[in-house]
Amino acid sequence: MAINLLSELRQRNPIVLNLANLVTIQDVANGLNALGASPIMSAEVQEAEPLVQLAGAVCLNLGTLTTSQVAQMHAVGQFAAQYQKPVVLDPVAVGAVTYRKRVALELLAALDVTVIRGNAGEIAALADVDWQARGIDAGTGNGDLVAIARACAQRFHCIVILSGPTDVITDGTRVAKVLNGTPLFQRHVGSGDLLSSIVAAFLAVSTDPFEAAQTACLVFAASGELVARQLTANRPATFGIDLIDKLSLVSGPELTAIQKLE
Ligand SMILES: Nc1ncnc2c1ncn2[C@@H]1O[C@H](COP(=O)(O)OP(=O)(O)O)[C@@H](O)[C@H]1O
Ligand SMILES: Cc1ncsc1CCOP(=O)(O)O
Ligand SMILES: [Mg+2]
Repeated sequence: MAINLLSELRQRNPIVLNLANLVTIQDVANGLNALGASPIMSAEVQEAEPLVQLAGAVCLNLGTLTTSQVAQMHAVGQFAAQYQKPVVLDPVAVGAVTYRKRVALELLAALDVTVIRGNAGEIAALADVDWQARGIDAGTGNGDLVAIARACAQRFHCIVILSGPTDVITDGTRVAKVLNGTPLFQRHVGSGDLLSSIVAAFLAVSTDPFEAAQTACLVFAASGELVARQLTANRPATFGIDLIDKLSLVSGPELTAIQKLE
């Protein structure tokens, strides 16, 4: 775990190219900006090449996909391989909608994805493990989350983050866990989307994608935990706002003091 990656990120202010969903696009932009990265969103395939050249990393989010956005994702992913830029895939609701799973599998077959970040329902679907996914949420299942994440990483030859009460990070062999967090993340739409783009931001400033993925999970989950400790009641909207502020204020020592890692 490299907490000094956070200061590296803030110093270098990496540009993160996001093919975002329509629901949480502004929260993702503000969250990245607050943390110390520089977000850019795009919905135009014609500008794929210059944007990838400009960016330190790319995040592809399947949340509100359209046929033209999927074509843009293929183009951006191919340029990312050409210019050696890391790619994060957020497979929103692939466990609930067969069409989305097909799109995700086609992207994974065609592109060099560095990290897949999804909840248990999404990662189980990609690993072909039986699971009762529910829309954008993780749903329910009784499989072993480490085994599911590992199977997904081995199948697609990439790093997998299976997020939830415990975040499991694996490259198919190594496994790390971040136990920080708060149930308020689940009450606020867009938590996963922002985490995926923050993973891209850390990939942009690191030569070790496993360490970048682990650090992103800690910074995000622990920031949320620190915010929740200050809230007097269950306030999902206030949590979302305060989380963005906390991403800009949180320090390395603060994170080290509360980190729960395995
Ligand atoms: N019940 C929970 N307790 C603590 N942290 C959680 C919980 N559920 C989700 N998180 C945190 O929320 C963030 C987003 O993950 P998740 O909710 O799994 O994504 P998504 O929004 O895509 O379903 C992660 O940092 C994860 O650690
Ligand atoms: C509600 C909704 N519908 C399509 S995408 C989306 C947001 C998903 O956000 P997250 O998975 O980060 O909670
Ligand atoms: Mg999600």
